[in-house]
Amino acid sequence: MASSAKTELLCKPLQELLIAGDTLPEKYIYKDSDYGVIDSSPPLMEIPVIDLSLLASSSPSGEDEVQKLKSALCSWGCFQAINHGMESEFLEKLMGVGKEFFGLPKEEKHKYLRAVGEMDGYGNDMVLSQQQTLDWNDRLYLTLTPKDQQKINYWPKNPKCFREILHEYTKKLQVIINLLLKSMARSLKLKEESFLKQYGERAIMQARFNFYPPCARPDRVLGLKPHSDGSAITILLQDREVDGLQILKDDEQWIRVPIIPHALLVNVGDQIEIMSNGIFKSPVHRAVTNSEKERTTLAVFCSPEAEMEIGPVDELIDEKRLKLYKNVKNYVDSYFQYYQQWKRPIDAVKISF
Ligand SMILES: O=C(O)CCC(=O)C(=O)O
Ligand SMILES: [Fe+2]
Repeated sequence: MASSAKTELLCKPLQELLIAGDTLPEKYIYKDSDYGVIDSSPPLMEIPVIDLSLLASSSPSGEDEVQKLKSALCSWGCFQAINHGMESEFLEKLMGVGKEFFGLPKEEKHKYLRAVGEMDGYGNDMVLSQQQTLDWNDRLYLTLTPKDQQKINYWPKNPKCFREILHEYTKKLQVIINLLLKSMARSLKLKEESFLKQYGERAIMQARFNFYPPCARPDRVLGLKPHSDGSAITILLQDREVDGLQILKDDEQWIRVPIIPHALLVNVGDQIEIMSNGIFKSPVHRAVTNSEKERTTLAVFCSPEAEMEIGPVDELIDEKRLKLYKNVKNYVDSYFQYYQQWKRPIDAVKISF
């Protein structure tokens, strides 16, 4: 989610390694010491569904929905957002341009290849050590906001409408994020602006198109290692046909997240866990692969503006609920170093008593 201070080792996109040979590249195989066998099909469980059109209304059913939101974020840290105001055709088109991009010839995709030490661009996992087990995933990473931080040269010109549709999605998501941050504050009986104030005017939005090729041994690789997001809020558009996202429920059981076509999967990231003084949970999740079908998803990470100091909201701290997290700045800067070591950066800002 941000550039790494450590030196990065070069590695080809996974798509190219797979063309080069049929065997499973060693670097991607999980050692038992890492993780053990990966269960790619644990139980499928419904997760809460929230109607965003109700959240926006001041009617009694709006208030009920706000309470449902609170309960979803306290127990799951995520929910499926429906009635979000985006047409299904629009979302189809958006996912369509993402899929089309990964399907382009290598030479075309190489025009957007991520440079060493950078985040934006097409490529694979950032490799920080020879020992690192790699994720079975290629991605196209693009900064969406603030606008002056966009690296437009990495935005594909092919498919033709890629840039336009991603700009449009950004604008629509900004409205949704605003609504969510206000509703989250309302649900905790805080002033509506409580979280927005810490989010700032120049919030950072980063898109990550994830492409997971099929894998002959889904029990030996992970699409994405277990992690919680370093964002404030993440909005995930899932593949409409192929599942693969799993959430660690109550710190003990992996469950499969069902697909609701055209719903947005919203999850709290670490920074809202911090701002809410631990009331809202930033869920640990991972992505698994399967042996038959490729899978494409689009995650947008929404984080407070750079240099904004964030911390637990004052009204959520008292003698019964002590301040659980330190105030921090640039939280996402160290994210990847923790991620690659299977650690959670949020543990480093917890206050121990
Ligand atoms: O692709 C998915 O299902 C999950 C993506 C994700 O967790 C991420 O990009 O941080
Ligand atoms: Fe994630």
